[in-house]
Amino acid sequence: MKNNLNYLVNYRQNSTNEQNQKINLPSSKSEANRMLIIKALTTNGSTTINNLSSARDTQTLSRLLGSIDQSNTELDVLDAGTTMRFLTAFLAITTQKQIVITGTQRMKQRPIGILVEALRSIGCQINYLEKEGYPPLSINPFKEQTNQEISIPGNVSSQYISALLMVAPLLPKGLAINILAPIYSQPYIDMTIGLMAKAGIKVEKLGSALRIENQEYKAIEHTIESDWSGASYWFSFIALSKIGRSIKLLGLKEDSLQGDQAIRPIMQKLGVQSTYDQEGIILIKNNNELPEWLEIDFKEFPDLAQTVVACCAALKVNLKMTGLESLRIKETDRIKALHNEISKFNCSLTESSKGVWEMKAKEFSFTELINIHTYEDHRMAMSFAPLALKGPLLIDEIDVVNKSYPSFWTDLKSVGFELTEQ
Ligand SMILES: O=C(O)C1=C[C@@H](OP(=O)(O)O)[C@@H](O)[C@H](O)C1
Ligand SMILES: C=C(OP(=O)(O)O)C(=O)O
Repeated sequence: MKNNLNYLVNYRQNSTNEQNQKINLPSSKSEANRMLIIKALTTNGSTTINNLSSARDTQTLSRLLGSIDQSNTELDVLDAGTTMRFLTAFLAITTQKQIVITGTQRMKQRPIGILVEALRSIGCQINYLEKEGYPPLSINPFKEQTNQEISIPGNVSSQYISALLMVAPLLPKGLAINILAPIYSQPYIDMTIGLMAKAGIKVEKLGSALRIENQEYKAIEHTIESDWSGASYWFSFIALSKIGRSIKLLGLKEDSLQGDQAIRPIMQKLGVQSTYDQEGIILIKNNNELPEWLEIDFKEFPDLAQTVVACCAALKVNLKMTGLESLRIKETDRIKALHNEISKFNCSLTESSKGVWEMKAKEFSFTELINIHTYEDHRMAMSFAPLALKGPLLIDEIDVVNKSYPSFWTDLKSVGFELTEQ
């Protein structure tokens, strides 16, 4: 998946037509990938998904689900975490034949042992093909449910829990999932429960445990909302723009299922005022004074960390952060990647005490062309791109954005950035 195409990114200071600009965001890959699994698990009638994401992660899951009934016995999820975790649970319960699930080199370093252990304890037949605890996996047909109650740590990846939740209604004896605190990425678990509820599935909450009886998904029609994680780059763009600059992001809703809507109150502190209308949300840069320091716990919205770090660096706002643990096991080690890239702007990122990270940004400087490495991580490219408002950037491997936001560069051009292939 590596490509060598880079972009020199510049901002045209005198861009005309800055008013009434609208961004047609991609739809959420998180919502889409849940709905694809729910649709595949619905036997009575056909579920309709509108506004399916063009993100590679979603296109990959859609293609792989469509290929299972054919002679395909190896599924390659590429670098899509949800696709890997959701498909593993889906196949472990539904496959009629032995099937292998694999991914990129990085995917083979992203842990899956907790999910595999949980599935095995229910009765699923799963083997590791390379390293214990990591993809690729070989999955055999499910025979008999051996357990109806499991405990699972909540602090590694919520995707394991979402994966188990979605297949639980198919288990003959149902399933009780006891999630051990602390729970990270809780809004993603709530999104799963919310979408299952829409498809007629009842998930009972008993303290920290979730109980799902054997039930049938009902066919529904669902329209996927625009992606709040993708929206975060536009909040950052406005935060770094001159006072009065505005933009409208289409398709975002106030009653969203996505936890990354947390970008709104965070960016409000960074001078971005936002209001909803019928079409989406309008962002405008105000002249509020910026804080010296911001303290943020990213436990519930880890995908916003890169956006906020890059933006605060350029605004010279220091950050004190917690809840970053899961960043180590995402598309890249995001803490390391952020540390490397903000150092280029004379900012620093250090762990001041266990689990507490401080970014010092007062010495931010941007005096010459800066080359941003992207580490095969879409969010590294998109988080740093708005900093081109401050000076020219050379951003590596521009195709990384395809994972979640294929039209990102086209959208960036539409608001006045100049992109030159290098
Ligand atoms: O369930 C989901 O759709 C996701 C959950 C989060 O992962 P973790 O639960 O591993 O933090 C998030 O980072 C990822 O981009 C999408
Ligand atoms: C972490 C991410 O995705 P995933 O875990 O699904 O690969 C992401 O999109 O930032």
